[in-house]
Amino acid sequence: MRNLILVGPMGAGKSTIGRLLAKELRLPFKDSDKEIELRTGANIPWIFDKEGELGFRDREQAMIAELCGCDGVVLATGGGAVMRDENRRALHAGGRVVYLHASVEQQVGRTARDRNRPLLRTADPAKTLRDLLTLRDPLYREIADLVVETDERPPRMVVLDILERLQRLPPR
Ligand SMILES: Nc1ncnc2c1ncn2[C@@H]1O[C@H](COP(=O)(O)OP(=O)(O)OP(=O)(O)O)[C@@H](O)[C@H]1O
Ligand SMILES: O=C(O)C1=C[C@@H](O)[C@@H](O)[C@H](O)C1
Ligand SMILES: [Mg+2]
Repeated sequence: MRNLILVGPMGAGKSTIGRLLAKELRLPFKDSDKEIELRTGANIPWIFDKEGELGFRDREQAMIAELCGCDGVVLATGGGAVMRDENRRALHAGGRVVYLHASVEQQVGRTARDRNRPLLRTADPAKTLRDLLTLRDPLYREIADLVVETDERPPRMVVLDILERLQRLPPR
């Protein structure tokens, strides 16, 4: 399989785990959110403010299509990338897909201090994360080759689990 692709909700650890996996596998690491920011010269909250979520999603779809065309990269996706059918098709075709699962409680704790997630600027971020996970959990699972638990496990342990389980996956 060409690439190693991480999907999952905000705070699951896609960026953190992706960077560690890439180092371990000696592969380049690409983070879709970061690549969008580099390409536009603006941060994600600014894009949401100026272009709305739809504008961001269009940029995200173009970036996912481009990055899934790479060969041999570790790719961290944005938490909402699975919402579009076109993205799910591209991600599934682009390589092995790992769903990093985190409970809502862990997501809340891990995202609490970071103001860079426009969808969490709500009166009740825990409810927002719960509603998003209800909607998206089946979509993450639909395209995942592996579902990996991240609750109560430090990033290094998650990385070792992924590497070990990847070796045992049957060819698609
Ligand atoms: N397994 C873990 N245990 C404890 N903390 C973690 C774990 N994985 C990530 N974190 C911490 O949680 C925070 C969010 O992680 P990260 O930014 O990697 O999530 P993400 O899935 O990329 O989120 P987003 O979809 O918003 O980009 C970071 O501060 C990171 O250090
Ligand atoms: O869950 C989401 O919809 C998002 C997650 C982040 O990775 C960013 O892509 C953006 O903040 C939207
Ligand atoms: Mg991230």
